[in-house]
Amino acid sequence: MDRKTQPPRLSVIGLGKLGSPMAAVFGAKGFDVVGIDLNPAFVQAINEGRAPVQEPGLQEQLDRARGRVRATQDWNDLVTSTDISFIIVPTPSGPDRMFVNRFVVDAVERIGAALRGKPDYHVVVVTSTVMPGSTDGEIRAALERSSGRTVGQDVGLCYNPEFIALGSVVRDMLFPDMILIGESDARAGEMLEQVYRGSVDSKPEFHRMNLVNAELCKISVNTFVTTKISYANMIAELCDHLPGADADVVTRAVGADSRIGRKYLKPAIGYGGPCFPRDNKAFAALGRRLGVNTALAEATDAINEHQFQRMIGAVAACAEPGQAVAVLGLSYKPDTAVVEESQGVALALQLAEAGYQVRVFDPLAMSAAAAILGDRVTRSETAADALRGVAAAVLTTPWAAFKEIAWAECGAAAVIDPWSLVPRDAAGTVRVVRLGQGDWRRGAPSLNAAAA
Ligand SMILES: NC(=O)C1=CN([C@@H]2O[C@H](COP(=O)(O)OP(=O)(O)OC[C@H]3O[C@@H](n4cnc5c(N)ncnc54)[C@H](O)[C@@H]3O)[C@@H](O)[C@H]2O)C=CC1
Ligand SMILES: O=C(O)[C@H]1O[C@H](OP(=O)(O)OP(=O)(O)OC[C@H]2O[C@@H](n3ccc(=O)[nH]c3=O)[C@H](O)[C@@H]2O)[C@H](O)[C@@H](O)[C@@H]1O
Repeated sequence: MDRKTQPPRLSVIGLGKLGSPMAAVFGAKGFDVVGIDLNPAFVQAINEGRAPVQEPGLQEQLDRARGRVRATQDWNDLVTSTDISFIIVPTPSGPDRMFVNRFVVDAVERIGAALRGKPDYHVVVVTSTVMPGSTDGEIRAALERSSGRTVGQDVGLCYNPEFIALGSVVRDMLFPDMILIGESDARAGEMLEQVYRGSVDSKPEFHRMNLVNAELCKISVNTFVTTKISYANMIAELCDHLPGADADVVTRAVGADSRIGRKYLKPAIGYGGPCFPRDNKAFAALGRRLGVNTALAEATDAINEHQFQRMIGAVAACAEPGQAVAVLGLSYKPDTAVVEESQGVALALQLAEAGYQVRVFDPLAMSAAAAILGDRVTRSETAADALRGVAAAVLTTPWAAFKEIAWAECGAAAVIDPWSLVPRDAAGTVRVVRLGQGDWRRGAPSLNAAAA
């Protein structure tokens, strides 16, 4: 049968936290997928039908995709046996805080070299987060140089970021609000649109545009969303100083205005993780390079970093150096073992440095955190072990399991609860410090009793 009448065959370059779920979801939806990764263990895992990374729902998607997803370490095999190649390799932040394209360019050059042995049209898709100007700049140049082809004629080039969050990658891929496609030419964009029409379960808006607009859109979504989080945290700190104030009550009402919306307006300890903390820094760096005032991005970032001091201040209000304290939650958010830019890990380190005896616990991220924390803290087997007899405990990550702890009998003198996990009637005599609620700084009686 003529290949033109069949669904395009897809390749995924980089089988990490985003790439392996993407390969699995496309495969589960009936596309033939070939993956590649520099890490042979990831290639082997895919070929054995095992998830290379931890992500809810990934294994189920791989099981469903059985027979349609394979991996290779041979770039010629990858390129000649597929029609569209998605590049999902890391784009780390450089010394100037902007994202570095080194790994993307490396992948593009390998694809380009392999394209010299393939006569057919091929589409190269950059999914990694890149700085505005990258795809039509150094990435396009690398593709044309290595393949000997002209972008927009015999090879297509797209920028197509994902808006997935770790822990819900599979769900976010199946039910996106929007599919963003930056395209070198309509043929490439159309092929990509058809792939998504066949792989999503929602009815997303398709936004097709040129490459630079799509690049700016991706980073703008992230910086705007983080601005909402910092705004909520700014309100929460005001509430710390206003007796009777409750940031959750205020932000819920503020978010009811449909111009604002409730999502990503939860005040707590600021955003962490591999993605958000670097986006405003990159955005501001771009502004500086272009001579544009991006003070909003800088303020969002500064307020986010300030949340850490707020948390340290809460610990200092409850416990003295030398006393035992517990940090519950080491992953930057629940349902993941990722500890990059994790406030729990940073807090444990800082408290140990300040002379506290620190105990830590996390349901999933203990081994990832251990690599950073070493022997400066005590790693507890359970949350109950960590809590017993401490002067203060901080609930840094809102794991659902922490809500089930028998708080009244936990043996901690105080619990700092930025995510409001401790049920109001369950604390007994344990002092609960709810960040963003009343004037806890002055020991005002808002801690356990205050009603919303
Ligand atoms: N993880 C996330 O939640 C999201 C990530 N992104 C972006 O996606 C990109 C990838 O992120 P992650 O999947 O989290 O990274 P990751 O580090 O989990 O995975 C990247 C994979 O690429 C492989 N790799 C590196 N260079 C390669 C090359 N030249 N050829 C083949 N494989 C190569 C690595 O071995 C690794 O397995 C980054 O630009 C990130 O900003 C965007 C949205 C969400
Ligand atoms: O560009 C990226 O790489 C991704 O970055 C984020 O995804 P992620 O960092 O995995 O996780 P989120 O669930 O968005 O949480 C990020 C941080 O914000 C914090 N947060 C989130 C929401 C909120 O209301 N308040 C708040 O403090 C979380 O606790 C966490 O520390 C975005 O949500 C994704 O859309 C985007 O694709």
